[in-house]
Amino acid sequence: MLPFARVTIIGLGLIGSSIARGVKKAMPGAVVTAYDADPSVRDTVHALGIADDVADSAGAAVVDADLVILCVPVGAMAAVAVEIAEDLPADAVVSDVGSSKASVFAALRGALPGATIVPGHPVAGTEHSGPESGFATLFQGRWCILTPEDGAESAPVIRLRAFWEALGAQVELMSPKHHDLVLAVTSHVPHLIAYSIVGTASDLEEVTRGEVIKYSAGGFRDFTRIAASDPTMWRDVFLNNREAVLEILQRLTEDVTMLQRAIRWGDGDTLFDLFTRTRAIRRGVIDQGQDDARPDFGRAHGE
Ligand SMILES: NC(=O)C1=CN([C@@H]2O[C@H](COP(=O)(O)OP(=O)(O)OC[C@H]3O[C@@H](n4cnc5c(N)ncnc54)[C@H](O)[C@@H]3O)[C@@H](O)[C@H]2O)C=CC1
Ligand SMILES: O=C(O)C(=O)Cc1ccc(O)cc1
Repeated sequence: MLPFARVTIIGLGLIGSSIARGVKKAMPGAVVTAYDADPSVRDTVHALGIADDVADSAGAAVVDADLVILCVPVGAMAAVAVEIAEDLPADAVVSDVGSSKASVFAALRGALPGATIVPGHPVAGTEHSGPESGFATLFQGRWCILTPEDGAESAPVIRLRAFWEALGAQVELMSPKHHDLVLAVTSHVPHLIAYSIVGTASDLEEVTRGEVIKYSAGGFRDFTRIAASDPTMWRDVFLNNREAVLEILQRLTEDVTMLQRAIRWGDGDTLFDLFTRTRAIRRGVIDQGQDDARPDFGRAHGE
């Protein structure tokens, strides 16, 4: 049996269009309705044929839904929730895919006081955006974190778990605050470091932009991929996970200052000890099958 028979997706960019494609593939009996504020995205979704219906307004998109998933930048979640409030069926489950959870839940709860809300975050993505960049297998072997209000495995949580498992994800429950701290360390601050170092390199007057591109090997090349991620999405993530990001940045700044001092004073032991410790962490990541962030990626690749 399908966990949800009528799925409405609002925001058909990388994540929303990947969910639409995944539902068509894994749950072909489910009806997918789409809405995006950008008319050109609506036209593209129609042309791609990844939804059964493309609505002209957020309200019209949700009238028949039993699951509504908001796939817009986290700063736009509140406005969308206000737009659907009047037309949302009483028995529908509302979820989202936002990269931060505490402020998004507060915004959804404020606009939809009586609704069943189960926030979610598929920890899967790329640096690309828009409806053409999505693909059905994006969530396969990836984590999807759900942050239900009381932390309990209630009936709507069980249904949403089944939905994400059908898309190939492995589901875990977490409190919104814990989610935001974990993701600040593992995703948000790393993105900020990438934006920052690529900006620093392009600002250097004695290094031309041509040289930055020409000699981009290894680490810097990886940073340029991450720093190509969507500016609106990431602006919203930092403004909405402010507390946890600032906490991690404070610790990072102290640690970088410690490394700065070690380099200045020729303290090789400090550098060597840290690099030895971090190398062991990377090996632990691979041993646990967590390479590529897929729960079963390592095992599938015989590591
Ligand atoms: N890109 C990634 O790798 C991941 C993103 N996320 C989260 O997923 C959400 C969507 O991200 P992407 O799909 O990457 O973004 P995207 O930029 O590819 O797509 C967002 C879509 O939302 C639409 N939109 C914006 N405001 C709207 C509004 N008020 N009403 C209706 N539509 C609106 C835009 O027109 C656009 O088509 C974000 O909250 C992001 O934090 C979660 C996991 C991974
Ligand atoms: O492309 C990458 O390296 C990512 O880190 C993708 C990503 C971006 C945002 C998320 O909330 C989850 C995953």
